Amino acid sequence: MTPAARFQAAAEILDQFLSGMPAEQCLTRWARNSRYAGSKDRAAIRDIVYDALRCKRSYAHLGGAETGRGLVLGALRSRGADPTQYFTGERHAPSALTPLEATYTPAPMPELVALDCPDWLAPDMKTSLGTDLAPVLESLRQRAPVFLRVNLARISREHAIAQLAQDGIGALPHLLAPTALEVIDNPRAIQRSRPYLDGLVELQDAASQAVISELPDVQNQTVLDYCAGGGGKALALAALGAKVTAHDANPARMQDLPNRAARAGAKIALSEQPEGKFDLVLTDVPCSGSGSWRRSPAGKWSLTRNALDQLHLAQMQILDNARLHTRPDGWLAYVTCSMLKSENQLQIANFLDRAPEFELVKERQLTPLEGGDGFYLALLKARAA
Ligand SMILES: C[S@@+](CC[C@H](N)C(=O)[O-])C[C@H]1O[C@@H](n2cnc3c(N)ncnc32)[C@H](O)[C@@H]1O
Repeated sequence: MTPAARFQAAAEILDQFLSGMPAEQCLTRWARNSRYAGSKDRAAIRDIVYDALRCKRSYAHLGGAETGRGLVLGALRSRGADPTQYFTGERHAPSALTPLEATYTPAPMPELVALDCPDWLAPDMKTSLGTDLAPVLESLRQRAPVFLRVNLARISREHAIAQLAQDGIGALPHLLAPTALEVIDNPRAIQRSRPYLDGLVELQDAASQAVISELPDVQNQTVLDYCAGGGGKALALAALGAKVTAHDANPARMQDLPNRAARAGAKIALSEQPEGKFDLVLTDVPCSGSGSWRRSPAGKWSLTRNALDQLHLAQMQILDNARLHTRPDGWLAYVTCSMLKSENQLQIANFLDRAPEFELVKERQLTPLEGGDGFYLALLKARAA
């Protein structure tokens, strides 16, 4: 496909997204109907689509319309490219610019438009991020790095780097966690590489790994991963020697976990109704996802005040349930991939009022300025009986 044809395909996919279809579904459906597109085309189109989702507001401003065509036009203008080189009207390319499009001069961009922040969310983000607001919002407009977690139960970081190199993948240690590698070359080859297939490395954000590395020693400890989802953190805990029980309100979310655990050589019990008390309960709660909007940018635009209020309630209830599963003198770890105080520090302050038997031992807020996603950890200790 020509570069212009890729932009046209991205515009069509974005139109479908704007009419309400999830981004991944739009991409999959397009790929299924476009067998002529090679893997490089599909990857390039995915990048154009995801860049436009991260920067939807500013691109719509520059392109003059919140449509697929407006967004790709805005994308070209934002990178200083000449749109007439792509909007040629030739076969498979976008049709030539209309006189209105060609002469359109965008008004000066308000700050929140330039930073691709929804207006309603700006006060909460400002309260939460203070002087980091603009740099963090700017970071959310960029692609996220690709990180791997090295399964230290089976291989060292150095050997993992050497084995990845044999499969043409470049990776370097990352400061955020002792298990973390940042992939600097050929990330698309990871899932076919030997170290990945052999369970020596897993895809996992570095901040997500950092959160695990902040927990107390879990070797031989019983751990309940109360919101296990796909099991990224459950696997990381099992690699550290924990006896992990994984639970999720939606057990279907855990369907890949047995295979992932088998690949990693880990044992993880799944439980639809966990019983009893554990040395550590991890609650990696559902949240706004504001820390991971580089990877899942649609969430930035779909979040509403009402949805955020619902999340606050769910987080509160999960903490109250997790409290019942934490043994005296045990640990409760509350984690979000959010940077909003209302989901993090405030949620924990309210919990401590309801649950005076806990004390806050450690709190950490990470943002993309440290390299990984935005994550929050509160580590609470239950009083001995
Ligand atoms: C942030 S995701 C978990 C990600 C996962 N821990 C990982 O590292 O890959 C949050 C999970 O919480 C689950 N969840 C939502 N409400 C819940 C509840 N009330 N109790 C338990 N799990 C819940 C969701 O189904 C979702 O899988």
